[in-house]
Amino acid sequence: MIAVRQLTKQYPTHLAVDDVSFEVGQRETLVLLGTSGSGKTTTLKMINRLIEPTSGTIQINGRDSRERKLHELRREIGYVIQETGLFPHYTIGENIALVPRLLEWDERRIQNRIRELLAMLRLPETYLNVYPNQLSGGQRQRVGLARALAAQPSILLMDEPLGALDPVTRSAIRREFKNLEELRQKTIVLVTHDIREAFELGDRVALMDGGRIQQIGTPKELLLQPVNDFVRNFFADQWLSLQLHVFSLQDLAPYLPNETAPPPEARLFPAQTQLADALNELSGPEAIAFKTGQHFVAVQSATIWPALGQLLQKQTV
Ligand SMILES: Nc1ncnc2c1ncn2[C@@H]1O[C@H](COP(=O)(O)OP(=O)(O)OP(=O)(O)O)[C@@H](O)[C@H]1O
Repeated sequence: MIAVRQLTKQYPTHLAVDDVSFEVGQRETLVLLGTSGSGKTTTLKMINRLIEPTSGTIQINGRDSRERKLHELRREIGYVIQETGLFPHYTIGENIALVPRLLEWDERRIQNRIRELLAMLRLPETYLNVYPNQLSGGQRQRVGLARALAAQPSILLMDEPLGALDPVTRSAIRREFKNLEELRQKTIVLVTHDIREAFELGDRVALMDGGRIQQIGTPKELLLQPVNDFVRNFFADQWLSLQLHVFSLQDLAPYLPNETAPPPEARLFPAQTQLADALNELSGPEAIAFKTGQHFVAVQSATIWPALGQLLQKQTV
């Protein structure tokens, strides 16, 4: 758990972070979203004390971070950055083993953990002895995550973790990360300037501008109840597609016909599936079905839009 109170970073010439407060609970992902220079990275680096705050406090799992020894603090906090920060002259195995070795884990435990992480992140064991430059960007990113997770920190800080990847790989890895049970257990703060990434990965999003948080809330709150023009304008370009990330199939149910059984050719989803995820799973213009209470509800993927239109009218009036 992280609690940030009135955090400020004043450089001689620039106020980088200005009175920022937020909490991130266990099993929660908070995304710091904003344009370049809005103070996201500075905020993140103050959490693991790569940058010392000018004022304000940070509690990590209930204890003031200033009272902790640095090495102890960093053990509790995994850190993933855009270029992965892998050591080029270390093999993949050595890179992943870095923190467990510093912590003097016994070698068997280290090897077991490495194999567990490789399996989890779908990296073949043959990669153990190769060097980072022999892997693709997406594979390096997975290794970067494996290294950050190796010693089982309770907190994970991620700074543009997918920033160096092409859009297709980026969205595939994003989906993969979202489904990893080990990641779901953690307290995560993720920095990005990619709105879709923020909406897909964040339980809550803090939208920053000029070193301040303009609004913090669920993606749905930011999209449908913006507190000011900055927030409204920030999402304006992608407003239509972002709806697919803030509504679930369940939300559409009142606008769709009920059936006693799912239509034979429909794909069946859990009712809480995000619209974007359901549409992503389809290979063509199939029907989507889900169950609410005793009833099945079905919709042709192409006719989702009128129902969504009705739902929106209800939400924004
Ligand atoms: N060491 C420094 N000295 C002076 N100003 C700095 C320093 N580090 C950062 N800044 C300024 O503080 C502001 C916030 O920087 P920060 O890196 O936190 O932004 P960001 O939102 O993460 O941007 P980006 O997405 O481009 O990384 C920027 O205007 C930056 O120029």
